[in-house]
Order: sequence, then structure tokens, then C-alpha cells
Amino acid sequence: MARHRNIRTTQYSDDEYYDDDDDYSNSFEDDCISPSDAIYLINHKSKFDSDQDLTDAKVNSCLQRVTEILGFELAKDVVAGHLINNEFNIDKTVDQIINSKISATKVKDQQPVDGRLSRPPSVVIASSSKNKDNIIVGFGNASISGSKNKNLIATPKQTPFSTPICSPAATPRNRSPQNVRLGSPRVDRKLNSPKSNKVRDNQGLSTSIHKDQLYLIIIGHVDAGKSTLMGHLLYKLGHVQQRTIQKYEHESRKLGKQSFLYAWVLDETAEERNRGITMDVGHLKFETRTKDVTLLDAPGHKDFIPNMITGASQADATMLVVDATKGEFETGFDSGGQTREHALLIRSLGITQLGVAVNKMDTVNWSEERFEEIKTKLGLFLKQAGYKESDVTFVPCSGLSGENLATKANEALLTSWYNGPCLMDVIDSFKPPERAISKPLRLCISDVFKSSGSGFSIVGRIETGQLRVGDKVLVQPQGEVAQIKSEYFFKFITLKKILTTLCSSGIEIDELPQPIGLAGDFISVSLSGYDAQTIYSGCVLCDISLPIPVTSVLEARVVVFNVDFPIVRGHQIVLHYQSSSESAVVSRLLAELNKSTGEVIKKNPRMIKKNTHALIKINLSRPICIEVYSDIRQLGRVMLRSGGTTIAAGLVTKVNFNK
Ligand SMILES: Nc1nc2c(ncn2[C@@H]2O[C@H](COP(=O)(O)OP(=O)(O)OP(=O)(O)O)[C@@H](O)[C@H]2O)c(=O)[nH]1
Repeated sequence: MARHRNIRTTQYSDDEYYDDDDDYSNSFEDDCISPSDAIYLINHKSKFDSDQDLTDAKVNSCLQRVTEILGFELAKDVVAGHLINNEFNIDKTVDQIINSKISATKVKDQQPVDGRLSRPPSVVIASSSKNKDNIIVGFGNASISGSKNKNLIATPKQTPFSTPICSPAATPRNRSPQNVRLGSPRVDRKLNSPKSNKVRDNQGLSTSIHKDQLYLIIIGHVDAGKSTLMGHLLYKLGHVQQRTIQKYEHESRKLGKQSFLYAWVLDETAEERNRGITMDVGHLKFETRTKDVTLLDAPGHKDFIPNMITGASQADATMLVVDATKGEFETGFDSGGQTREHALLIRSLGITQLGVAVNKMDTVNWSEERFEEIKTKLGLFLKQAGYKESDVTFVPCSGLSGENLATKANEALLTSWYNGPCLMDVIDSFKPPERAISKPLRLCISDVFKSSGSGFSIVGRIETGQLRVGDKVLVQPQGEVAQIKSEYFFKFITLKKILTTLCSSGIEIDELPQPIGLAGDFISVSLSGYDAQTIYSGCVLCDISLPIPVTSVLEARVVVFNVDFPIVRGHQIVLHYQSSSESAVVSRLLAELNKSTGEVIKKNPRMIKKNTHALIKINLSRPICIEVYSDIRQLGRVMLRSGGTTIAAGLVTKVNFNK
């Protein structure tokens, strides 16, 4: 039996408590009063009211239990207040704390946009607390049961698929159930955490974690040294054991790829290691002085740009890695290289904070001249791409030698002219965005996994809103109402707590359940009792009363990249959004727009040339879940690809053509 049980719904009685074999007795820790004592004390409250010591003892005894259920610490006097208010009822106390934190956060976060998304605070609280009697904390299977609601959105014919799309050309129409992955969800790895900080503050639920949560994507041209840089940084921070590195050194030497030893920390599959390239987005978790950072190591190779887009859609800040080696920077930067494309993609997705690691400085003898040359060329391009100079920081470093990564540079040739921040300082200086907890629930499913037995799990990020066990949600685009069933245990894995990884590399598994998931959390939910065939990557769990729009037609304001051929009406494209993609066609060119003001320059142009802004209409081959950017930014961004290259990026301006 898991440590985390249905404590909050348990009605204790003396009989249960005194039964030696009864698991309930284990639910209370050593320093907690027994349930029978608690009940007795509550029933005889008046007798002991004057006894401050006794009250303290009761608070102390319940404090740990409350903290365990919440998953974070609050100041003792805050918990004491709630406990006394609720007559030491742990269940009510926890609910009250959670609800008070949500409403506190919500006031700050409330952003009425157009009425469609705004709603009174009471609705938010009610929706999350209406099933409070059923809230369960623990491991095991949870179930979303589907009761079809035909009055909602018609169910498009779709079949499940398992992996993020790799092929830009294909629409995954005929994926079979067998494609659902077997085994554990691909969740994120946390390496050894020597400085893991378990302290929590009392600033509210979304901000209660002592360290801010930041999703950082590493981008750059193929072989710029992204994986090596981050692998070595993690090693320097003590997140990778020395024996693991020794093992990688030994094994990579056997393959004749010793220079990739640090890259292996992030490139985990045999194919990636054999080919020496990153293919899928690797996730790792580490801590800086002020942040819990989730690292998204994106593939540099152009064949895997769709995977990179998937990673980018989750990121808050970016580290662009360029190779300082003579000729190599130029290859990556010139047209055909991925430096520009990646930087543009990231900016188009609304990510503004950028660090530029000028890597492999050892190959140019730590030359200041070379660093400045790269800074000038790239800086100019980044400015044109819409990055503010103040949001971009250049750092000279070497992923291979480890120079200027976790600590300030030692290399005399570098320190003779450089006194700026090291890579770690730059990462630490990124600002995490505010999480939109008060907006309607949007959980974007990025993966579906078949677990042992009949159940399956979904993995995804809560982009906005919140989710609790017992909540009813709408699965879009199916339009089916589902519920996180209370009689099952709910497995909530958040990146705040973290996760699983390769046992072979000495990395620990640390999956912790949470009673509530909030915007920004990447979670895994074990499901059973719901048809796995109808759920797939790209589906969205959302608020029943304010569902995400489902549409097969949309309008978007796009920036056309440096394309060889102009975009014309009837242009076949693949539309990328979140972790999904869909084949589509540009059905109308509505207007060419002024780059800076957005004013219409020309209505109904015949074509849209490179580097222009335009308003276009797109018809998709089947309905997708998407938002207007001004409603929910995270879900209103799209990428247009054609012939294996990204031709434009844009923001959705209209989705509902019936109104
Ligand atoms: N001299 C030198 N070589 C480096 C440095 N960093 C990485 N390399 C080498 O560059 C090669 C590519 O490194 P990776 O870390 O795999 O590059 P990557 O950018 O992650 O590659 P993809 O993910 O496939 O795009 C490897 O041989 C590394 O050893 C560095 O600072 N100096």
C-alpha cells in the first residue's frame, strides 16, 4: 500500500484505530495525536480551552499530517489558525488552506479578457471544491469516466497515437491503439539533487514552492554542443554522479564517441548515442540558486524541428548555443542553418528571454575578437527578429572543458578580457512567468501510455487553471465529459517534485502524488475505465463550462520566414500547435500587414513574400483544439511548415466562424 492514502475521507473510530492490523493506524505519524484522542479532544473542547499547552500539542500533532497532504509547508501559526477554526479536522483544514491559497492567487491573476474566459472567483473555487469529500491523495490508478454529452461538441473521428509527431508531412489519421506506448509515462528526470531545497514558504499555492519554476529550452544548430554543454553543467553542479560519467566515458570510448560523454547525460536513447545527435526533446530537472529549472534539450537537426517546436511550446526562456569555431558559427547562422530558424521560432512563440552561449571557445583560443564578431552579427539578427537587447545575454564558454559554466571563468586567456556572468548566472537571472491559475482549465495531453493491466496514463502540462481529483472535465475535441474518479488513487507527478529516470545511471525515481495540479505543472494521471482509443496526444482536458474551442478553420496573423517561394492561396502546409500537428491548407490571403503597426497595407494580396506580415485563413483537415491568442496566449500560437521547413509562425486571431 502506498504511503499516501485516502486519509482525507477516512472516518476514524476507536475500533479502527486499535485494530493492530489496520492500516489506518499508520496514517498518523509518531508525533500526531491518535484519531481517537483527536475526536475525544474535539468532543470535550470546552474542558481544555484554557489549556494553551494542550492546544499547542494538538496543533503540533496535526501539523505534519497537513503538511504531508498539502505537499508544502506553511507557517505554523497559519496552519494553527486553520486547524483551530476547523476544530482540528484535518480534511476541512486542508481544503480551507487550498481554497484560500487559490483565491489569493486568483485575485492577482484574474485577467478578464472578453467575458468568454472571465468568470467570478466563486465559480473557480466551487468547481474545484465541489468534490472535496472525494479528494484522494495517493498512488495507483485514477479513472476518468466518460459520459458522453452529445449536446457538446461533435466527436470527430480520430484515433490515438502515442508519440509527438516526428514527420511533418503526415497527419496521424490511422494510428492504431497498439501505438499507445507501453510502460511508464515519459516523465522528466531529476538527477541527484545535492542541494535540493525542500523548504516551502507561505506565500500561496502557486508561489508556495520556495524556488520559482522555470522551463528552459536549449536550442541551436546541429552539433553546436548543446547536450555537451548542459550535460557538463549538470555534472559540475553535482547532479550527475562521477561514476555515471565514468561509465559514459567508458562506453562512449568503446563506440569511438568519447567526445560525446557529457552529451549522453541528455541523449538517452541508443539511437541518439550511436548517431551522436539529439532526436527527441530531453527533459531534465536541476536547481539554481533561485530556480527549479526544467531543462528541455531540443534537437538541432532540421529533421527534428517539429520535436523542437513541441519543446519550445513549453518553454519560458531559451538558451541559444552557437559554435564559436571558425566556419562553424557561419554554417549554423547562414541560411540553411538552424541558428536563425530556431531563434525566430522561439521568438514567434512569444519567448523573449534569451541567453546565447558562445560555445567551443577553446577552439578559437578564447579569442575576444571572435566573441565580439559573433555577438555583433547575431545581436543584429536577434534585434531584427524582435528580441530586446536588454533581454539577451551573451556568454563565452566551453561545454567540453567546462569553462564558465557553473562558476566564473578560470581560464587566464578568457579572464584577461571577460568578467561577465557564467552560464549558471544567466539561467538564474531568467524570470519565470506568472502562471494563469484563475483561467479555465486547459490540460494539453502530450502523451498517452498504456500501463500494466487495463489502465493507461496521460501526460501533459496544465497550461491554465487547476485540476483536482473528483473534478469533472471535458475532453476535447471529443466533447465528452469525464471525471477523475474518487474511488481510485490519483497519481500526480509534478515537475516541482520530480520524477523518474534511468536506474542504470544511478538516478532516483521520485514520484510524488499531489492533491491539486496548477497551471505550469507537468503532470501524469493514471487512467482506467476510460476508452484509451478515444484519447490521444493533442486532446485537451478542459473546463466544462468554458471549453477550449474546437475548429477546423482559423485565422492567424503570421510572420513569413525567409522562404524560397511566396505563400499563395491553396498552399499545402502542416500546422504545428502545442505538441500536435495537422495537415492544412492556406485557404485565403486576407491582408498584408504593416510589420510594426499591424495596419492593413493591402487587402486580398495574390501572394505573401518572405519576411512579411499577413493575415491568413487556414482550413484544417480535421478539427483541432486551439485558442485565440488574446484569450489564452499559450494555446494561440501556431507554426506553419511546408516541404520540411518552417515557412511562418503566427498568432491565432479568430476561431469561431459561426458567431
Ligand atoms: N572542442 C569542443 N568541442 C565541443 C564542445 N562542446 C561540444 N563539443 C563537441 O561537439 C560535438 C557535438 O556535441 P553535442 O553536445 O552532441 O552537440 P548538440 O548540439 O547537442 O548536437 P544535436 O543535439 O545533435 O544538435 C561533440 O563531439 C562534442 O564533444 C566544446 O566546448 N569544445
